[in-house]
Amino acid sequence: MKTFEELWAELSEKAQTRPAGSGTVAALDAGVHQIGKKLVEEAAESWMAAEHEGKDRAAEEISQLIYHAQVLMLALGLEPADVYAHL
Ligand SMILES: N=c1c2ncn([C@@H]3O[C@H](COP(=O)(O)OP(=O)(O)OP(=O)(O)O)[C@@H](O)[C@H]3O)c2ncn1[C@@H]1O[C@H](COP(=O)(O)O)[C@@H](O)[C@H]1O
Repeated sequence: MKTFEELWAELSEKAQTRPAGSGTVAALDAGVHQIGKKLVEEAAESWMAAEHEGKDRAAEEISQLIYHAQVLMLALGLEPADVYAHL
């Protein structure tokens, strides 16, 4: 288990050090268009899980949605504070 901030710290580190085998590095190399497609896919899966698959599955899909949102933030050079400013 990890928090939003802990995941952000981990992904930021991976983006800088670019370890072999990192899916995050591969996603960043694929670019904003591909990251955006995954974000939309996970949003749809979150919706479907919420309607048809129950709370645990919805929580799992929402975690993946958060992951891909963070990857998009990294791709754009956004910091969490840039997002929090709009909450
Ligand atoms: N939390 C996540 C996470 N959530 C979702 N995903 C990615 O999002 C995909 C979503 O999966 P789906 O179930 O939609 O599967 P899928 O359609 O079969 O996946 P693809 O074939 O499209 O990759 C997963 O395959 C992962 O690639 C994640 N990838 C990584 N993390 C965490 O990010 C950190 C860094 O990961 P790496 O960069 O891979 O080291 C680690 O702590 C990981 O646990």
